[in-house]
Amino acid sequence: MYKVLVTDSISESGLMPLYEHPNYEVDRYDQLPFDKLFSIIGSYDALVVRSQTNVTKELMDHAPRLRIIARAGVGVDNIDVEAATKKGIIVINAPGGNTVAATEHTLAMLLALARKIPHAHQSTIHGNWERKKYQGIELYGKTLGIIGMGKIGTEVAKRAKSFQMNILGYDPYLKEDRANKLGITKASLDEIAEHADFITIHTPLIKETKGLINKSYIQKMKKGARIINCARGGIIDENALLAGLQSGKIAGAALDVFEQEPPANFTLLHHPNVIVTPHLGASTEEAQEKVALEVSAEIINICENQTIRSAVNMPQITGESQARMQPYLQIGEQMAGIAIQLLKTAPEKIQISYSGELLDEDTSLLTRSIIKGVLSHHLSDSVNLINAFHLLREQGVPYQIQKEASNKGFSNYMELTLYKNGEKVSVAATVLIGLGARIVNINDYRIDLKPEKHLLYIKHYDIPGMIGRVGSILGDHNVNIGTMQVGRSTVGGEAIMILTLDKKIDDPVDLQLQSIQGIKETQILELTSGYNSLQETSL
Ligand SMILES: NC(=O)C1=CN([C@@H]2O[C@H](COP(=O)(O)OP(=O)(O)OC[C@H]3O[C@@H](n4cnc5c(N)ncnc54)[C@H](O)[C@@H]3O)[C@@H](O)[C@H]2O)C=CC1
Ligand SMILES: O=C(O)CCC(=O)C(=O)O
Repeated sequence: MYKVLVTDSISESGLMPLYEHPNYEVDRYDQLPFDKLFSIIGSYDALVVRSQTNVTKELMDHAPRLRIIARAGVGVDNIDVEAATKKGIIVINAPGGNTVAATEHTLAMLLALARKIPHAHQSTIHGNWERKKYQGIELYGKTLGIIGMGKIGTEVAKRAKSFQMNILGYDPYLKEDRANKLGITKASLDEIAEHADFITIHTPLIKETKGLINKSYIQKMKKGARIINCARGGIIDENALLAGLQSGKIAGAALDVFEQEPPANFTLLHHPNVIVTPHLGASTEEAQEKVALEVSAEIINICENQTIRSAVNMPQITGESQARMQPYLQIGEQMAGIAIQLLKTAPEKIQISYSGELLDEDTSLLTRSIIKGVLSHHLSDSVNLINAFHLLREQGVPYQIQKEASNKGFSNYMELTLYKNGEKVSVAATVLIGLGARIVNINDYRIDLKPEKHLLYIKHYDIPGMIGRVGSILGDHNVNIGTMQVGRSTVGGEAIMILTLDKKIDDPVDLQLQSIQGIKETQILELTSGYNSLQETSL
């Protein structure tokens, strides 16, 4: 049974998949004081929030069971994603569920600002009839500058075009051909400042966007321009905005988001040319249901051992690519499990090379899987796909990824080499179409091994009778051999033997094997069961 804690006001119908699933127990609180949250979080596997609950490192320190933090919305700035990553907690969000709601709210703000609707409403209900005072301006023929041409910025552009506005878009990822297709003009930030009558912001709040609209940017803006922020507080410097409004440089501002929420300083909010809403961009019945359904489905998806479709702190790869990579993830982790056991200690350097078909694949998840396989031998359950790189950095182990042209005769090929004190261990694997995954090379010996849980690795001299002697000792101890692979460098020279066994052999059997003349070394290897990398990150 997975325990899910829901804080903030999340749509009931959107949580229905969790309520109705027999494996989930859901506790929900709309407003949970911090001390209460800290005292109960320890017993939950997943936490679902909107933007109100601050999910801090301290909160996570009180949450040993927590494996998923779900944000029913887009922005995750109320979640310490870095702390979650270090702890191996998956952070998910609902990236598309509230796009339409936030877009429509932006357009509502645009129109309300142009026609002074909120102030006119207030005046009229108080018995005034101030038709001259509340004369507005038209959108028709005006220039709208959109900063941030992601999901919401793009939808705003499409709708603003129907008002016959000229649209300038700025986004580091906006390409000329996409701008052309949308019927907008790709522009720089300065071009937007110079030409826009209205500017609307749709970026995340990140280092580069904090204070993006500041005193110097406002100085560059067209006199009488109006500005809308339905993205994140802090992208506009509120003091600079207030100064701009007071000087008349800025004719109006519509704000849904604030540096501090709820705001404590009302000077800006009380300015006669400012209209505000209390972070309502995503607040429609439809959007709230959609984002809650999205995160509920993803929690179930992760917990029921399917793949992670998208996580904020994992590389984003498409479902199609993830499906293609699935067999590689498993063999990659098994390859790492064999290599680290053969090295017998922690590595001081890791090298991974990919070739053949893997040259065209997104191998970011595979690399995580391999690193996880290496680290989990010493760090066990504390390592998962989320925190693998962080833990590697913490251990101070450098790693190198190579993409190599030579595929060593396989259509796809990956090799892991671990280094320590001048020694190295290398293990290579491939996925054979129709036959499955195989370990195909260990320390330059060619083999063909389908990994199993119990393995026995033997280094020996290539002399007659070796296979029979090993087989009979194991048989005498009732140990069944699944498969046996032998690889040799030269006839009569050094060789390796690797066996899959139905059960673990104990030390006396191992000692007996070591006493066989011609055997240099034996090693009992164990691969943890399952080895499905994605499953390992689930609860
Ligand atoms: N007021 C509300 O209730 C809501 C607010 N939001 C916020 O709206 C914002 C946009 O959301 P989406 O469009 O869904 O996100 P998105 O990720 O689809 O788009 C963000 C875009 O910003 C661009 N960007 C990043 N840095 C930039 C920079 N320095 N200059 C210009 N562009 C930059 C990115 O390239 C990306 O295209 C986010 O901050 C989100 O949290 C989203 C939904 C509701
Ligand atoms: O949950 C909310 O209402 C806030 C939505 C939001 O700001 C976001 O999704 O980024």
